[in-house]
Amino acid sequence: MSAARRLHVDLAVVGGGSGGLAAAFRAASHGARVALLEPGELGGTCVNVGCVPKKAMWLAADLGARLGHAKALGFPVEPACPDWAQLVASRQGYIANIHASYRRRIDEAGIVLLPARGRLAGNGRVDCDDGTQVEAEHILLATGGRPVRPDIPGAELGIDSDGFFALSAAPARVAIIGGGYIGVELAGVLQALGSQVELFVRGDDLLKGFDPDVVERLRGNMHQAGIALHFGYSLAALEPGEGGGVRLRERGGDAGNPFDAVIFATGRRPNTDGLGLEAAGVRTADDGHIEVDAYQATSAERIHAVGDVTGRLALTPVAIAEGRRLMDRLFGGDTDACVDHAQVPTVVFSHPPLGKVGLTEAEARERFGGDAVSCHRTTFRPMLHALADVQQHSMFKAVCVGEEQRVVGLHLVGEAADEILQGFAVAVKMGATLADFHATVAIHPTSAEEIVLLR
Ligand SMILES: Cc1cc2nc3c(=O)[nH]c(=O)nc-3n(C[C@H](O)[C@H](O)[C@H](O)COP(=O)(O)OP(=O)(O)OC[C@H]3O[C@@H](n4cnc5c(N)ncnc54)[C@H](O)[C@@H]3O)c2cc1C
Ligand SMILES: NC(=O)c1ccc[n+]([C@@H]2O[C@H](COP(=O)([O-])OP(=O)(O)OC[C@H]3O[C@@H](n4cnc5c(N)ncnc54)[C@H](O)[C@@H]3O)[C@@H](O)[C@H]2O)c1
Repeated sequence: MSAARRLHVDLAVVGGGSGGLAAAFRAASHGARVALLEPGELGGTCVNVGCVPKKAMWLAADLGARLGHAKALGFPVEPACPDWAQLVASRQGYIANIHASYRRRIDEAGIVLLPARGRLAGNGRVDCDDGTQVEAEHILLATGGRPVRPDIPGAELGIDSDGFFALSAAPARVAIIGGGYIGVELAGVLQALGSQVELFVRGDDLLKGFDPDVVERLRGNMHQAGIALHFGYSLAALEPGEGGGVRLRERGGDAGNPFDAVIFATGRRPNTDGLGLEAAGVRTADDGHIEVDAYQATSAERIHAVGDVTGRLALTPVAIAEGRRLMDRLFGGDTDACVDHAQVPTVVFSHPPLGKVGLTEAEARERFGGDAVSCHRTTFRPMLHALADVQQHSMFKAVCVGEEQRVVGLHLVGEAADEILQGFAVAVKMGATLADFHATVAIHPTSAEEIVLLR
């Protein structure tokens, strides 16, 4: 590629992850000339070190747990741990197919793919680190984020979620730091795949922002699976173990036994370093995320941002929806298109999965007043677990408001919660009441029927 290369396009997309790719494809479908800058693998976090490889590992872990139940149902099989190398090979083969599909679609759509890092140069120009200059009517920033580690001595002895996906074998003893999405998900996956997992949490509970009732039930299930949970844990340092491994030192305490791997799941930071935001007049919030309005507009004219770099809901479907709606507005004539960030369903791929749509009980009480809110719960053992006599329980909870009992929140933990939630999210978004749930005939025997039978 020539160092003096110059391009003129309608849209320059900086970042080829979930949000950037979705926006590029949608803009091209409206006839826009698009350049897409991505220095790494297409698909960004989700495809390469996020949702996709995580779900592959989760599926393997889920299968492993089912193998453990199989004997009780007459199958002459023993529980087994997978061949990690084979699992990783299958996972990466799946990801390679996604890359190939993206490349084919990019070619078909006539999008110019620049394998380069971009920097805002002002006046509608993006400079690439390979010397290419892109002049664009509109610029979209979709640069996502990356994991952060606490600033403590020895932090380099641990790995983060990117490092987890690079593991070539299952570590026998694992410490995971952080009780958010990633900490909980990796704890469940590793424990089910044969590691002995301890989860160290700074606060007094897991999964801030989720309903405490379902989180409590998940804690019980994690305990049942053999995961050790430590709350109120303040990590001071990581130290090399004398005979190998890594030890955790608690603030004001001793260093414990060594672990084969320590995984930081302590949050993520937006990728804004070296993007030239300040010079281009793009404002960032105190936490470093790019500030955008409801239409994804930044403080700089004709520069928009979507996805994790904006610090709203860090979820792939949100980044995709933001990118598509924005392109419908800029190039498709849909002048009001934007994303409604309320009632976005989300699932934590724990074992079993846990999900929510809408408000927690506490949020509903604060918004509508305590007297207006009623909650309806059910706890049960799914049929497979009862047959196999496994003490894993599901819990479903509906948060309702007013005399008509409009369902403003639905909280699920249990087998198949991940698949059940999507359809009910439509109902909640449409304003369904508990009476609407009751008026729907159940599908029997399923876990999902417990929701339309909630009393
Ligand atoms: C372990 C893990 C599991 C997850 N699981 C789920 C899940 O199950 N479901 C879910 O909905 N979400 C999940 N997420 C979150 C999801 O991955 C993100 O919300 C999503 O990837 C955000 O998309 P994005 O386009 O904003 O950014 P990204 O996907 O991070 O893409 C940003 C891209 O920008 C590129 N880039 C950065 N700087 C520049 C630059 N200067 N120039 C050009 N390119 C640049 C990067 O290389 C990257 O490819 C998970 C995240 C992690 C870490
Ligand atoms: N299934 C999904 O949809 C999914 C899965 C993974 C990630 N994600 C997205 O990615 C985002 C990032 O995930 P995450 O788990 O990294 O972040 P998170 O914000 O969910 O959790 C971070 C955790 O680390 C803890 N923490 C932060 N600093 C710490 C420190 N110094 N010491 C100890 N603990 C510390 C926090 O208290 C919190 O419990 C999520 O918020 C979510 O939006 C989604």
